[in-house]
Amino acid sequence: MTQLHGLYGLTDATLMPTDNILLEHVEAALKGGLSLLQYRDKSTDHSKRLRQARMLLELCRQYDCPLLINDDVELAHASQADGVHLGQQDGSVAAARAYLGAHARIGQTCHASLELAHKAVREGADHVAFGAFFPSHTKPDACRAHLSLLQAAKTRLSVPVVAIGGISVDNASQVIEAGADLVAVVHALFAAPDIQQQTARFVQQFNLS
Ligand SMILES: Cc1ncc(COP(=O)(O)OP(=O)(O)O)c(N)n1
Ligand SMILES: Cc1ncsc1CCOP(=O)(O)O
Ligand SMILES: [Mg+2]
Repeated sequence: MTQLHGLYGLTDATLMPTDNILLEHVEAALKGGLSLLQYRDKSTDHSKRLRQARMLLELCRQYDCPLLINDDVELAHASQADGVHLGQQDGSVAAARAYLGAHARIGQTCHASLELAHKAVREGADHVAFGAFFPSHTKPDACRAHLSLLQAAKTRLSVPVVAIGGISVDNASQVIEAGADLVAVVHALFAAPDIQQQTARFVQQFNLS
């Protein structure tokens, strides 16, 4: 399995309200050099979610970019996506691993806790996510984490570390220098006027560090 590194985009149903806008926005990010995509749609419209997940998978395949599904192992399985992202309330990593198999990529939210990260890795997570490092437009009530956590996570964990929450082109270098392998972004990426160029700006932050 290729080690993950770089910009991790999360879709947003408000910023991408139709299939066409979703595909256009995601393709622009893929052209700019996106490394990983998460389909994040909190609606209960199952047929829309399955249709969009399948469309995104077809698009991501063309750019060799893995696709993860937020929250929903059944949707990940049905759409044949590359894996799933689970929060602490979204079912266990061990159950997702058993359901999706050894090749699935499984990430888990660990907020600001190294203990949760160790548990996630023990249960079979491939990568762990910490945050929010900055005030988030998309999730204003997200638990906050300190940059020093990334340094500790890098030295103690064997899996890629994701930083999320309020990350912009202007502050991304702070989380990258602190140890983030992946920078996960919604608003500063998909609300940008030129998404391809914005993606390239984020990717450049990795090359500068
Ligand atoms: C990469 C990444 N990190 C954290 C989250 C948040 O997951 P969760 O706490 O389950 O919250 P929701 O995204 O489901 O609202 C994430 N999705 N992706
Ligand atoms: C899903 C999630 N979990 C913690 S912050 C966040 C949202 C990140 O979005 P943004 O990049 O707009 O702050
Ligand atoms: Mg969740």
